[in-house]
Amino acid sequence: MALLNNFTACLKYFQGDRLHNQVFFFLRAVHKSAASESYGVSPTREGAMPERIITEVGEKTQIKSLEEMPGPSTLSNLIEFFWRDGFSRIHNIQLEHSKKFGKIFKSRFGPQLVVSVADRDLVAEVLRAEGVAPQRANMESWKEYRDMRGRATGLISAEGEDWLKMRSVLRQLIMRPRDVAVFSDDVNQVVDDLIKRVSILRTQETDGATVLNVNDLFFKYAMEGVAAILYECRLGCLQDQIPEDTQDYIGALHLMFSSFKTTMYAGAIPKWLRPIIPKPWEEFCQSWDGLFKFSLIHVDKRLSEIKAQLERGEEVKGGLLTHMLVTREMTIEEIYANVTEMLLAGVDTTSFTLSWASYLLARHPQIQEQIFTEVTNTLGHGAIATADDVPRLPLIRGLVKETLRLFPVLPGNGRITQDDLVVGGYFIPKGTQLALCHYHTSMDEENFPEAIDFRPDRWIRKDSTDRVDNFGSIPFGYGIRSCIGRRIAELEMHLALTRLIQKFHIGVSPLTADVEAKTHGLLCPSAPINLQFIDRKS
Ligand code: HEM
Repeated sequence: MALLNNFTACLKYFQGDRLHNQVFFFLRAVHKSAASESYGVSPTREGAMPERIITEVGEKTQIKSLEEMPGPSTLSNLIEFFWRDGFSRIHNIQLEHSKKFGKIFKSRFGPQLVVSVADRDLVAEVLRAEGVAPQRANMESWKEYRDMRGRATGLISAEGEDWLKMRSVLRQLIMRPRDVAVFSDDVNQVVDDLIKRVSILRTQETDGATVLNVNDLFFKYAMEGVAAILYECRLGCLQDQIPEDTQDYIGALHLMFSSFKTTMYAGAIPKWLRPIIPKPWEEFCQSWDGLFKFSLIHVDKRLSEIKAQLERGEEVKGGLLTHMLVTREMTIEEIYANVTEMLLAGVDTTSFTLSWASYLLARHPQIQEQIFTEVTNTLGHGAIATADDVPRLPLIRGLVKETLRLFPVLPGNGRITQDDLVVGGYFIPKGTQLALCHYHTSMDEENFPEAIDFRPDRWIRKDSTDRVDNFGSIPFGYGIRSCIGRRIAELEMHLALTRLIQKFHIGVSPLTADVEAKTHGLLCPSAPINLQFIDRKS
């Protein structure tokens, strides 16, 4: 059985199956040569392994083959992952393996070979050398489901020309902070409901302050927030009684998440074995059915409203979905697929980050007070922040960046090389699965001194020449295939955290001890985080 690579394979959003080494080669990668150092990344002449490369500084460097690359044996990997449940410790395995094997190493799962890159500069060079349509991982099982149901692929599952076309439409709409600033009021209405919900939930506990399992609350906030932007409507996730169709959708999302390990095998198990081991594929299809059904309801509803408005001769105004439906730059099936995949990608990622951010604030009351002071000094007492205020709140931005550095929701990411490359002195043939070890680079002392410390202020620029951006921490990825929802996620997180800090002192509940991270597709809390929300004096 061919397993997915050890990082990307375990990311539910980027789940693929067999690594066929079939790179979709629609577009020839246009490489910028990035051979700035003797052990950098260089494109090579296709097919042949060169013996040495000449670097920009004129040095001749011997090139090593993949056979010479160190890494754990297939057997030890299988024991690590299947016997010792390595799937939930993927982030720590990155640290262990890079300590043992160095900053570039290979792992094998049967026929599947993965080259892990655990060095900031090499990660930077790999990503900077990308072509016009990079490929993250093999998405065969996602595509198979879509073909079976006659559905289109969205940004996550599409490749090549299809991906490029949809990406160029969506990036015009939501990639820059100013594009999403128009959603401030919509998001702030959802923040109002979040605050009300905190107040309701804490009255249910005997101390009148604790909210149990804050991730449940932030999950609902993130879903409501992203849907307000994607579907231009409210779902009622933060109400006492959640509407039935929303509840069904949450069920489908939970199924995708809880059956993550099972569904991981959906593509990895050969088709002929499905009648004997049907569960993974069945659950995979069932959760996708639920996710698509929900999108269809909301997209079709908006489409009917637009048609009715046009029939009445009214001007059609709206947000993202309206724009997509009116301009028809994408087909209706592509719109269904993209909102489905964006909603899937935009809920757990944002909610885990908010849970970790609140947990870190609760564990570091002094830092929380510093941020509170910044917020009140900047906004005055009680003013509601909008996207325009966020640049004036560097510690709020630092809080989100530092949270994502310590707990990168996607602890690793993947790329399938589209050209022969030399990376770190090794020849990597095209079609090789790379695993970019973001968790390791985030925790590397060379990139972040006192890396285990929570210091939102490390992201504050001292002056205009100060470069705080750091390839060691790129939680949203980098470049043309990076997270399309980054600005939406940031808006939701900045506005929610600002308001929570304004309203409450956040403390750790006595019910919560230290909470470690575990990998379950995403880097998530291994136990419920219970926090106290105590009103601040106004
Ligand atoms: C804290 C929140 C989030 C984090 C940390 C995050 C992180 C990521 C990362 C690391 C990638 C892969 C990038 C790469 O391969 O270089 C990605 C892709 C993606 N994300 Fe996010 N994401 C977040 C929120 C969102 C939201 C809110 C949405 C939708 C509204 C979204 C939609 C997507 C999509 C569609 C892709 C695939 C893009 C493509 O292949 O072209 N994400 N995300």
